[in-house]
Amino acid sequence: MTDTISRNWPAPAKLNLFLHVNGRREDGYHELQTLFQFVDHGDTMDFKVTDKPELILHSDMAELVPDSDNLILKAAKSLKEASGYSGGAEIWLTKILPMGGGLGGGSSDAATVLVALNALWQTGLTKQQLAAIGLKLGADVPVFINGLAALAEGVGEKLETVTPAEPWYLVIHPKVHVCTKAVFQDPDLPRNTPKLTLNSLMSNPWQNDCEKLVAERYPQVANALAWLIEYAPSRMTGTGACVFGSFDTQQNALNALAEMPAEFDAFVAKGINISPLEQRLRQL
Ligand SMILES: C[C@@](CO)(OP(=O)(O)O)[C@H](O)COP(=O)(O)OP(=O)(O)OC[C@H]1O[C@@H](n2ccc(N)nc2=O)[C@H](O)[C@@H]1O
Ligand SMILES: Nc1ncnc2c1ncn2[C@@H]1O[C@H](COP(=O)(O)OP(=O)(O)O)[C@@H](O)[C@H]1O
Repeated sequence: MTDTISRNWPAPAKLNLFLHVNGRREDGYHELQTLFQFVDHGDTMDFKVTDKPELILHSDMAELVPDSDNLILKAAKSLKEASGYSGGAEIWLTKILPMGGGLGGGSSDAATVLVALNALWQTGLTKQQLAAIGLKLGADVPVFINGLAALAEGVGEKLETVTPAEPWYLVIHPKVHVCTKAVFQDPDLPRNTPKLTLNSLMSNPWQNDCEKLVAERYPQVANALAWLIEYAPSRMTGTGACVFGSFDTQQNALNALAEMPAEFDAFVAKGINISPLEQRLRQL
């Protein structure tokens, strides 16, 4: 394996099709019910297994996120420690996803590192073991490791596989960074949505409990939603800043994109219930 580069491991974005805040725990974290679906758009990574123990990241992210904070290196280090693997890896990242956009790019990168290196190092950890390591890096890492659309509960660690419709999405990034921690610390965040059963969650109208607050604090998010809602049913993902509209066809989503004001960034992608990472693993 050494010196061979294993290329194009996908780290897809996720959308929170709904996000309910059910309460606040004693440790300050919030109990959530949220529906995760993947899209066929995201970062990619190449890996080289090395005999030397070093973990090296090649990316253009270092100015924004120092290596010591990068979830990619943290994930690789955690797997090395948990498995006792003696070698190392070089990792090349192609960063596509905006950071702090509610698309889960950092968590997805971490999940792909855990899954890919577990395969390439042949360390043999189960998905459950990888998810437990991943949860320490971020609340959304387990769903990316599991690779299947899911209702998540707790702080994101309890997953139930679901198969929602797979429409096309126009995902808009309003070019503003929303801090997840600040949203959850905001006194005006509603925290009292009752916990519902899976059946009622799937059949009731979908909402994001963070959306109103974030739209009030960030006019760019409000503007993006106000524009998109004229074209399609639309919501915010996660704690923002990205918003997404659902379309029946790729062409309809592209038609809306063609009319979008230049103040936003955007992409069109397909909703998928089996993540590209999981699809790749199934082909190994
Ligand atoms: C709420 C979600 C939904 O997908 O938002 P996005 O980050 O995707 O927008 C995620 O679960 C976020 O996951 P992640 O971004 O990994 O959050 P973390 O780093 O674990 O937490 C950042 C901070 O948000 C707060 N936090 C996070 C998750 C949670 N269930 N309750 C919280 O109160 C905590 O103050 C924590 O310090
Ligand atoms: N590989 C990574 N990719 C993106 N963000 C990272 C990465 N490593 C660490 N981070 C940190 O995690 C934060 C959240 O990133 P991201 O997951 O993209 O946002 P969100 O949770 O809103 O979807 C970033 O602002 C950045 O400081």
